[in-house]
Amino acid sequence: GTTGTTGIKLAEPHLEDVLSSAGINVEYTRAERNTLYYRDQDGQEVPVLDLVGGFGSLILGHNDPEIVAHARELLAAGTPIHAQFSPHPHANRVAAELNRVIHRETGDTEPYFAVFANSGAEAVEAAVKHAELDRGLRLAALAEELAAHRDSAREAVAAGARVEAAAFESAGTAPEDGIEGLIEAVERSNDRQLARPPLFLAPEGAFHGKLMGSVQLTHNEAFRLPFSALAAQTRFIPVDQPDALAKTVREERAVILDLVTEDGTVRLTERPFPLFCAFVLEPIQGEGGIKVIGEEFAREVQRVCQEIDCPVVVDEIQSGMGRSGAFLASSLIGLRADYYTLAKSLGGGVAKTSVALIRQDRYRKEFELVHSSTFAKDGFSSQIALKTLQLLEADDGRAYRLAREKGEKLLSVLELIRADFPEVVKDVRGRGLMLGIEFHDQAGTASPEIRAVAEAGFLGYVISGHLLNEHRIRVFPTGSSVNTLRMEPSIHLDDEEIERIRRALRAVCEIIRDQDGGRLVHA
Ligand SMILES: Cc1ncc(COP(=O)(O)O)c(C/N=C/c2cc(O)cc(-c3ccccn3)n2)c1O
Repeated sequence: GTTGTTGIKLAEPHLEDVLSSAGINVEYTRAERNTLYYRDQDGQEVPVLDLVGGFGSLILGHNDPEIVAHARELLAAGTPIHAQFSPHPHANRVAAELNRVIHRETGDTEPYFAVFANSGAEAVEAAVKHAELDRGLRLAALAEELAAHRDSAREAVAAGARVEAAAFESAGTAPEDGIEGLIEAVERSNDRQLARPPLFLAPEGAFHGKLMGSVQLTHNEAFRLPFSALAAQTRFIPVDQPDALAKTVREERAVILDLVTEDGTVRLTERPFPLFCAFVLEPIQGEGGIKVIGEEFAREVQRVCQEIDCPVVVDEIQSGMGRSGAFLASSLIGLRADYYTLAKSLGGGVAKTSVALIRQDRYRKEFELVHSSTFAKDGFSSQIALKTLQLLEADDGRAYRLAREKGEKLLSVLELIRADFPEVVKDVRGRGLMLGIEFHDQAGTASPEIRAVAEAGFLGYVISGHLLNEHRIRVFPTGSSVNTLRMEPSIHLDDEEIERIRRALRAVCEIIRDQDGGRLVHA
């Protein structure tokens, strides 16, 4: 018979098995606001409270009625969706609106140029590619300047200038080799330095996507290590050690030799050169386990990166678009960005779009001629993004107030649960509607079932399965902090839903405190 593909699953079947084993593999048939629906065996719709929120894509909730209506109008009107190499008025309006909001929140006035893409990782790739183009152009200018200095030194010596003895020593040549020997040694040393591949900097726990370049900025070793040979490497900086960043920069000693001629004397000096392509960080780490970056760390990043002329890429793909209670989470900690990346909720929960915003003083217009993507800034996504921004900005930023107020309400519920179950709940963290509740590792529990899943790193998923099956609440652990459940509901979260979350979490905490594994590990 034919060996056709009928009957076998071909879209990531293994992942489906993993999700099924945790009892979280439910097929949803309808979605609106904070609710996903599936049909039970009698075909009845069952509502599920969705706290995954598209991993941050649904600040306005599932299928926001105004976004859906706008999408319908655009399609009914025959909007040109793919009209590449045309003026793209809608993308320009999105860029202008983003600039207006950023300037309002940061008090800054410098323009940011927009490079649109289609996913978060793609916006990170675009930002990093631009930073590398910029680094290359700065390196070329520096190399030219040094070559001119070497020529001047050669001419000066021919006209009688003397070379400082220390110059020969530090270049590793002898005075009898003369200026030519010295120049040759300096060129050799500089060529070695200039040939070093760029390095990136990011905090430990970073998540910036899973594409070839961006995955090297993602700290999780399972995601990153198999692909390390494909792209430039990152030095991951511990967030709780104040001088760790300065120490890492010192360790890499990115200096280049410059022959300076002054008052008839040729000296050798060391000049810093831009080995570090960019420092990339999330103001609130998502994948890393909902970790809010502190102002102290942000200031240190700003200080050191200023010193070594390394641009700061602020990745607001998950923390941005109002989720933190402000449009940008970074504006709450005074973190100034050379680049921003935005995605997820920029598409209003209906379209796919993302953007890298590049500060004017860093912007290289050459980039526009060497980077593009077929679907980027398409007519549909751009107009949906515009509508999304209008809804977020309406009523003087009511959406941000809702995110802040509802986030504070939910966080205080989580805090009370932690206070009542200190042996079960380790920590609650986050800002606005980007919250996480971290459970203690239960490897030491008396319950064999709970101990087994805890040791397998599966406790977060088993708790998720229990919350779904027993309480109809959908929530997942963060990828790199498997005992932390991340909660990212929309601004429509209401008191009844918060009460449901409170009751469900208390019930789960009682089961874990009572070490009643049979009730937790869903049959
Ligand atoms: C800060 C930041 N920067 C770039 C990206 C990459 O965006 P794309 O996923 O759109 O490429 C993300 C996207 N986040 C993805 C994500 C975030 C998260 O918290 C969980 C999961 C996830 C996905 C599948 C299974 C389990 N977890 N995925 C992000 O959070």
